[in-house]
Parts: sequence; C-alpha cells; structure tokens
Amino acid sequence: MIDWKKLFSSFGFAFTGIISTFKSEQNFKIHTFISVIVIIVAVALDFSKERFVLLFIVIGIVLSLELVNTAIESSIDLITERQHPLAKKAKDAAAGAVLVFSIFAVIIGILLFIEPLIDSM
Ligand SMILES: Nc1ncnc2c1ncn2[C@@H]1O[C@H](COP(=O)(O)OP(=O)(O)OP(=O)(O)O)[C@@H](O)[C@H]1O
Repeated sequence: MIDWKKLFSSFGFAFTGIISTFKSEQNFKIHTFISVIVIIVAVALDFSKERFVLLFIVIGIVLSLELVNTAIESSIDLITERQHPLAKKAKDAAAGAVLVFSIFAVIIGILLFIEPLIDSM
C-alpha cells in the first residue's frame, strides 16, 4: 500500500532542497537562468521534439549535478570545519564533475542550436 502522506512529504523535502540550493548557491542560480534562456530560444527557433528531448536531458543532468555537488559540500562542512586534504579532494572532485558535464553540455548545446539558428537567418 502506498503511503501517500510520506510520498508527498518526500516531494516537499526535495522541493525545499531545490529552493534552498537556488537561494544559497550562485552557480545553481546561473545554471537555472541559462537553462530558462536556452529553453526560450529553443521555443523561438521551433525546436523539433527530438531536439527538445536532448535539451531537457542535458539541462536536467546539469541542474541535478549542481544539487549533488551542494549535497556533498554541505555534508563535508557538517563533518569538519577544519582543513583536510580529503575534504578538499571530495569538494574539488564534486565541483569537477559539474564542470566536466557543463563543458559537454556546451558542446551538445552548440550541436543542437547551430542548424536551427542558421535556418532561421
Ligand atoms: N574543509 C576543507 N578542507 C580542505 N579544503 C577545503 C575545505 N573546504 C573547502 N576547501 C577547499 O577550498 C576551496 C573553496 O571551497 P568552498 O567550500 O568555498 O567551495 P567553492 O569551491 O567556493 O564552491 P561554492 O561557491 O559552490 O561553495 C576548494 O578548493 C575546496 O576544495
């Protein structure tokens, strides 16, 4: 039997996590802002269903990675306020994960937008 109350409160907690990350993390704000702009441009360029699917997958992964990065940073700050090489390794690797995918997201974005942009000129 599905515990609907528990399910809805889990959604509530997840939503709270997204809002608090948006408020506290500049990078998450920037990525959200860029995502909104990119979606507006894609609508204006009349993107095909396939292009939208790829775009949403990429945006979803970037924003999710930012949330995981924030979770890792917060967990480390909770464990220790002291400087520790393993804390640095974990934080930098998490930030690196976001950077790696962001670079590929830009490349995918260029590949997705170049043709519709040229066609619209
Ligand atoms: N407890 C720690 N021990 C060692 N190095 C740390 C520790 N906390 C943070 N650092 C390092 O200091 C630098 C700055 O970390 P900080 O936590 O300020 O995050 P940030 O990279 O500025 O990201 P954000 O702006 O998203 O918080 C990073 O290289 C990080 O790995």
